[in-house]
Amino acid sequence: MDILVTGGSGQVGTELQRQAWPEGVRLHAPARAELDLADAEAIDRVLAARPWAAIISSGAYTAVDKAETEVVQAWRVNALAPALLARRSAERGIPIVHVSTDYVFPGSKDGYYREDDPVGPLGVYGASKEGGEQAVRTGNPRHAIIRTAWVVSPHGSNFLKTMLRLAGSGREELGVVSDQRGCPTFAGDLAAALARVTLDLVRSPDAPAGTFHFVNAGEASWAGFAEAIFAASARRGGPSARVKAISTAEYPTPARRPANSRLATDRIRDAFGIAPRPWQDALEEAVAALQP
Ligand SMILES: NC(=O)C1=CN([C@@H]2O[C@H](COP(=O)(O)OP(=O)(O)OC[C@H]3O[C@@H](n4cnc5c(N)ncnc54)[C@H](OP(=O)(O)O)[C@@H]3O)[C@@H](O)[C@H]2O)C=CC1
Ligand SMILES: Cc1cn([C@H]2C[C@H](O)[C@@H](COP(=O)(O)OP(=O)(O)O[C@H]3O[C@@H](C)C(=O)[C@@H](O)[C@H]3O)O2)c(=O)[nH]c1=O
Ligand SMILES: [Mg+2]
Repeated sequence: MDILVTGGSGQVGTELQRQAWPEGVRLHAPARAELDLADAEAIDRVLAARPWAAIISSGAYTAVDKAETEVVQAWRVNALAPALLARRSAERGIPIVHVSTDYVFPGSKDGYYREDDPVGPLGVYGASKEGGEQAVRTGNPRHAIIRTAWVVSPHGSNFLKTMLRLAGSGREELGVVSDQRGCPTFAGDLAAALARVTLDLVRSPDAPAGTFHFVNAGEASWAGFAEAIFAASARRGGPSARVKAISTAEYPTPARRPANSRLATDRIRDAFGIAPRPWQDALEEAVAALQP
């Protein structure tokens, strides 16, 4: 059984390829040179190459601030490519599992966001990802849209590695925003959930379809997350820095970000029996992988 993965060189794509897939499952993760998501003909060429059993759509334009000016490219990769992948997978009668983001939400809710809460992205990245969600929802009834958040891992570029790099380059104190709250998520944990959902959808035509949240359990502000990163790093003799809690206003960025984008995960537990572990447990593992 052949499964197509987009974004194979990214954090999530890398961890998908590290999963222990059952015997007979082959993952294909073409590099950008072979599958440019901004190129509809390239997408059709890759789809025509094999009788795919499923598509895992994890490729995306993820530079949140740059997207504010590279609007067309962000929409091509995050909305038009998923639209075509959804349509083509539907034509073939195969499922698509599409990865989306907490940044589709405006962040004004008090508690945790549920799957059916109204979206309202604050920036181009979130808006283009919301466009991708709609295209997948309307393009292929056999879909799972998995919204995740604050993804980190030992590879690729992410907040965990940025914090360790800044501390490692000698910064003693870092100002980090404390008025944005969300759910840190480890790419390996997300990849395991994506694998489960994909195999369920492939094996059973009446597996639950729809939109689901997957994040690690617990929540944090970016400042709190940074403190936990430095504590875990220091315990292993790695770099650490003092965290100065600052406000979003004190850290101006081109894109607006939600103040609260915590995601509730009851639905994926009820539908697929997936129960995420606390992010603190996953953090220890990731830091250990970076500082063996
Ligand atoms: N990172 C995060 O914090 C979060 C991510 N998500 C979502 O999770 C998914 C995976 O994210 P993650 O792995 O962290 O992202 P990364 O930024 O680590 O990886 C993005 C991947 O998309 C690929 N890509 C980007 N543009 C193109 C293009 N034009 N053609 C082909 N490939 C392209 C990149 O390829 P290349 O290596 O060639 O650039 C890379 O493989 C995405 O859908 C993202 O929106 C959701 C919430 C949080
Ligand atoms: C580096 C740095 C960032 N920050 C702030 C900026 C921002 O509000 C927050 C996190 O910074 P980042 O650039 O890692 O955040 P960002 O790129 O917005 O991360 C997002 O990426 C996309 C792809 C998603 O889908 C989201 O779930 C989320 O993970 O921390 C500081 O306050 N101090 C710092 O030194
Ligand atoms: Mg970023």
